[in-house]
Amino acid sequence: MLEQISHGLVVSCQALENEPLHSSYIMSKMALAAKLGGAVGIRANSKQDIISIKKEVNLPVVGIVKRDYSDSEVFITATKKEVDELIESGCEMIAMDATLRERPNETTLLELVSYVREKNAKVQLMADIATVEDAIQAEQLGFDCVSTTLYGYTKETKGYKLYENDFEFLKTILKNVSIPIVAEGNIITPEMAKNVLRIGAYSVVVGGAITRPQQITSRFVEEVMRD
Ligand SMILES: CC(=O)N[C@H](C=O)[C@@H](O)[C@H](O)[C@H](O)COP(=O)(O)O
Repeated sequence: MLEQISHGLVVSCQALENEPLHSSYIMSKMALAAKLGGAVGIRANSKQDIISIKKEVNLPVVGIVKRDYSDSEVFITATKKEVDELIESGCEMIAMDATLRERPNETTLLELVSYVREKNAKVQLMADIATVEDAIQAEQLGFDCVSTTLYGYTKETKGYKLYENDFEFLKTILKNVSIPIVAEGNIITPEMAKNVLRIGAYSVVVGGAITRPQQITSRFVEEVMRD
């Protein structure tokens, strides 16, 4: 999958239960629209959505399963249960929370990485990270690539945006890690997407700015209502 997404746009097609477009059928059509627009890959949440998407488009898929656990803040592909679902889905790459935070059921990140490798050596692994330390650890653990997905979404980084200070965080990660770095999170314009590639990101993932109409609408409304 990595080769296929090199220097291209991956579109994240996700709508959780509390979102208006929550439906595997709608996500499959979002993926088709993304493909027609020129996307080179899809990021998707849940076995069901991935299976529907794979019936509709032949693009490679980065799969995740978002699930909340009471004993941990980790919610993106947190345990072996989610890995099993993703392997069954047929996705080409599995993304998982690769922060230094404790996982549910005392599962460790190393355990999960080994588990994926044992179960299916062909599936590639993306590390969703929030800090430079996370990225360095991910490289040491043998992940195939790192994505900046969780920057701004952990206690330590809450509210930070990837584009701040001319993508300073992305530049720092690039200096510290040699596996491919995918830029993801709060990339909301085509210019930003181009910029991260120029800076050195291997590819770029855009979600809400393409596939979450409620987010797109509120951005318009905010501007329209501004004095
Ligand atoms: C933090 C978290 O849960 N991120 C999720 C990870 O899959 C998705 O909700 C995001 O849409 C995705 O990362 C793409 O980012 P953006 O939608 O900002 O382009």
